[in-house]
Amino acid sequence: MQEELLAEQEHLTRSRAALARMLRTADELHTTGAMVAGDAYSAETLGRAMRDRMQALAVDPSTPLFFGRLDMGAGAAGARGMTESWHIGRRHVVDKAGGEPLVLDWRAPLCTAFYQASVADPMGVDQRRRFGFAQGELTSFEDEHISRGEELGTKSALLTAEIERPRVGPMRDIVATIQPEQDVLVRAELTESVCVQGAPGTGKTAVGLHRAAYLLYAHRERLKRAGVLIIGPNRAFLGYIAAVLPALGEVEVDQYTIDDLVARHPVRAVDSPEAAAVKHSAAMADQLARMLWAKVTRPAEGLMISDGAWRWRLSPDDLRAAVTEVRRANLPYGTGRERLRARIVNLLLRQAEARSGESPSEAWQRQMGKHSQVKAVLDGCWPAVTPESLVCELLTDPLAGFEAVGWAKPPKSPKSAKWSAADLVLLDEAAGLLDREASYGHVVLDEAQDLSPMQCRVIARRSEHASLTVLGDLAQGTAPWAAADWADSLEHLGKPGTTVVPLTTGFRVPAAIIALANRLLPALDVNVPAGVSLRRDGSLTVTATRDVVGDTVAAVVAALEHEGSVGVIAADASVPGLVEALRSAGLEVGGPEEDQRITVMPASLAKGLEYDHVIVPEPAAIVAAEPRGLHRLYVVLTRAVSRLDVLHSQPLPAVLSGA
Ligand SMILES: Nc1ncnc2c1ncn2[C@@H]1O[C@H](COP(=O)(O)OP(=O)(O)OP(=O)(O)O)[C@@H](O)[C@H]1O
Repeated sequence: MQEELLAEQEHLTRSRAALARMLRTADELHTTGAMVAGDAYSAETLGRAMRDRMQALAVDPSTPLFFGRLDMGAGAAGARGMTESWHIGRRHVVDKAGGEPLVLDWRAPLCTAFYQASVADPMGVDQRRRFGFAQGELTSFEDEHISRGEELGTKSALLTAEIERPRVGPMRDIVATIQPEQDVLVRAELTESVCVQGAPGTGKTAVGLHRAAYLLYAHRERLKRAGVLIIGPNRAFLGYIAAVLPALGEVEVDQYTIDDLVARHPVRAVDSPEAAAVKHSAAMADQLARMLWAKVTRPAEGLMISDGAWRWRLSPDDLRAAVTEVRRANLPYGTGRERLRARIVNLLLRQAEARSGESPSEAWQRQMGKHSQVKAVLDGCWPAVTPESLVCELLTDPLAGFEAVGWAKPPKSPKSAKWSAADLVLLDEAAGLLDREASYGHVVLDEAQDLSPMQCRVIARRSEHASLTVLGDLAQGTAPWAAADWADSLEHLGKPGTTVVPLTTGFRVPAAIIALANRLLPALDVNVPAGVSLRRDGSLTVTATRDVVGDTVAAVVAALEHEGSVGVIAADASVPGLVEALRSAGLEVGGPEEDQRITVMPASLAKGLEYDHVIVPEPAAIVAAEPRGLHRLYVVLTRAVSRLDVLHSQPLPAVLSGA
């Protein structure tokens, strides 16, 4: 054993030295790029490529360079009496160019077996080895002789240690311990869209991020061009997950919220809940489309136009035929208008050719295209529209019946309109009717249960030629328009019929805590299986008190005795009071986007996050704060990794207390 451990440590040392060499080479090429390249353009391209390569190679020295080893004895190699052994890690590491790899990138096809081989299906694996590390040093290993019928599964001590490791700071990657059912999702084909319904802490976010990294590896060229987009619920969440992809060597992925995608104007108005509900409903898409396309009319008159030398005429029939033809091409409205302009110029051109036998110059064609008479025809039968003008028109149209939800005082012009968050989604819809959005190559959509039909369409427009990874939990739906089942959402996302795959094993929340949260499920009105937990550790306290704030401070002080992060998650309105009380007690406290050991988090922003120790003061206030308050409480209670303290002066919600 000791000898084997020494040999593995030596392999680690060699691999580290080789990676350092690879980095040095990339660095030299980066700095000499300007000298060796023939021109400024290639110098820059080469420099950029090398800089990307360096970023992709850079590893956190405290993370192990490899975490597993596969000995492949069965199958073809076994038949030849050979055993091949591969170390598996976060980066491909080679001794010298073209040499044998010292470490295989976990995404390489061969590594699938590391994650998925089992006694039932050994996939050619003789032995799987996992490594244990302490402070970046290799200290232990754990073997499964798959070919001899040994399989640890979730009983692996190293897996247990990894999932029970106290959390601090931002989210970490899980490459070393991806589970078989997760790996199947991670490595699904690029053409395949998937929807994952998973209880809290089952690794949905982790799966989505690793899938993005996997696809970028397997389809580098295609996805580099089209891009990969990750959508998260809010900035605090995006900050929390931001480091995962760079740790896996992927630095070029767009990570946004839906609000970021539609932010063509600042939000300067707030809708009533009723107005927001109407504006987020799918019917708005039809209304906008109908209103827009009703503007295209059949011209009643012909066109007479002079180019200074000659006069040209198009009959009403000519124009009507042109409009009909362009309309049939099913183009976006704005593109259609330009196509009609080109069509009219082309008809004029043909007349000119017939008269003189020569084709008029390009300048002539441009002049005709801009001619006031041509513009007048276009404005008459295919008028210019902006997203702002269209949405304004709809919201102020007396026939559309938006008086109750539109502006109390209509804006003087689309330019002076004050837009609400829901209006921005409508503007994006309108913009999509006018021009086509560029499509990403793959989109990962996290917390998808909260998207309205109109928000789903924002994503659909950006994933026309992409596959989707849709992640969510219907039980955690807190938006007024939260999905009740996945079929509708998938339809609005433009991927109807996508398979919904469940994930049920929880890696975050200990069993005792998930049992408390599960009591809420019957009241949440969704059809999802109860969460189960891999974790038997952890602790839960529920305490009635008269002094919730004082006891919260005491609970935070007690929590600091343990390792890991502390999150106080409370009704949004109680946050300032709690921050003040904690600061008066001399504690350093951070807010949602800060990286402090103690965070006071408004319940409305806690989604997707986790803390080692969670303290929830006054659950009743969280429930009372919004119509879907019980769903919010379900989210809040499931943020705990190791310990949860619930403190209350008001009665707990009946379903929780079992009353
Ligand atoms: N295979 C795994 N090995 C180790 N840790 C894992 C594994 N899968 C998930 N985890 C850990 O479990 C925790 C929860 O994962 P994640 O946030 O991806 O879950 P989620 O399903 O998105 O949860 P939620 O619905 O609550 O947002 C994270 O700390 C993650 O690192």
